[in-house]
Amino acid sequence: MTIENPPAPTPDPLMVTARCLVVDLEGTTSAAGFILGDLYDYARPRLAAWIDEHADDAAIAEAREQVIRDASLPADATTDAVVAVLHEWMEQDVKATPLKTIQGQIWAEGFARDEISSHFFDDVIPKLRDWHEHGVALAVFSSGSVASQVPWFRHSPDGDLTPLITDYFDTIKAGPKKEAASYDAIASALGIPAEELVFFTDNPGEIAAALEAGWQVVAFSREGEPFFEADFGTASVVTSFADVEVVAP
Ligand SMILES: CSCCC(=O)C(=O)COP(=O)(O)O
Ligand SMILES: [Mg+2]
Repeated sequence: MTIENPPAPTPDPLMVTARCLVVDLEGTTSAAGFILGDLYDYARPRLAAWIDEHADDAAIAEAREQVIRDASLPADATTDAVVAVLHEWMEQDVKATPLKTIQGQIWAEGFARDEISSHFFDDVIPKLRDWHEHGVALAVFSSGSVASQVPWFRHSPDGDLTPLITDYFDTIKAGPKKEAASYDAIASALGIPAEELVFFTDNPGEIAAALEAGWQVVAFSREGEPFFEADFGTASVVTSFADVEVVAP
């Protein structure tokens, strides 16, 4: 007699009702190793020339000044000294806004030249397309600057995803990711009450801030990512976009 094992039951997905899904990138939609590897390797050798050649760009000038202030460098610090600080922050994956501004411009040019492209976990793009098709608005809140978020979505391995995205937020437009006020600012910009928004992220500090602002939150615990099996507090935890169903109210 042959005894066959019954197929393993498919776990029920986590159900979320929301008018808009806002996604974090690194560790949630995309691998930290790709960003800290391919993207950082692209930016690292280009920082000094970019800062010098774009000294008249207000965003770059302000970023340079902010590095000097944050790192307590002398006011007349050389570009090399500024770049040394940026390299240190990159080594430690410090999500400093001036670093993100400069990196973001370099990456935007790299995307435009087809010298870099983006990465998404296999479970992400099909679900984003499905939810968008079913009336859920999609937005982004990342430490990566908006200047880099847009080409990140435009140059995906599955083509241009920008038609799916309603709005993009970074730490300049919304504020720090670990402060509730930033989520209030995003809700107000989107014109959607907090309880009708859901944030997908892997970072416990961001989870706490979004919950404090009254948002729904789904925590991502992806194997191999920096916050795998971290303490996500009271948030529902999943390992993949395939474990969640987002429906518009
Ligand atoms: C737009 S690609 C670069 C993303 C980036 O620089 C980054 O630091 C992502 O951090 P996140 O806030 O999305 O975890
Ligand atoms: Mg993240």
